Amino acid sequence: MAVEPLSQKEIEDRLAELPGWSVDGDRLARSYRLGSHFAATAMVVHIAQVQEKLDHHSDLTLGYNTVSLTVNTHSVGGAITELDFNLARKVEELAPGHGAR
Ligand SMILES: C[C@H](O)[C@H](O)[C@H]1CNC2=NC(N)=NC(=O)C2=N1
Repeated sequence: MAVEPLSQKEIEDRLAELPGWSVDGDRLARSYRLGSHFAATAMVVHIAQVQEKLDHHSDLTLGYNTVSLTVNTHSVGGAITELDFNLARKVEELAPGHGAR
């Protein structure tokens, strides 16, 4: 099935299940704070592994003790799709293991 842009309502319903995530312009976004720069770096590597597996990639920013992601789906002109929420859910699953808040 071809991936489709989600409606506003579909986005809001999905965001309700993902505390900490929001829409920033046309992108799904979240920032995490970690215990150290090294912990943040390890989380970036872990996210990169997930992204390669999903073949779906965020703009991923490493700060001193922060990791920030924004993502949309290029193949539908930069709209938010289920692929973006799939990535967000996977990142939420791995975040606690890195002590990310
Ligand atoms: C060829 C490859 O499958 C595509 O370029 C993938 C790779 N990663 C991607 N990532 C994101 N965020 N959107 C895409 O449309 C996308 N497409």
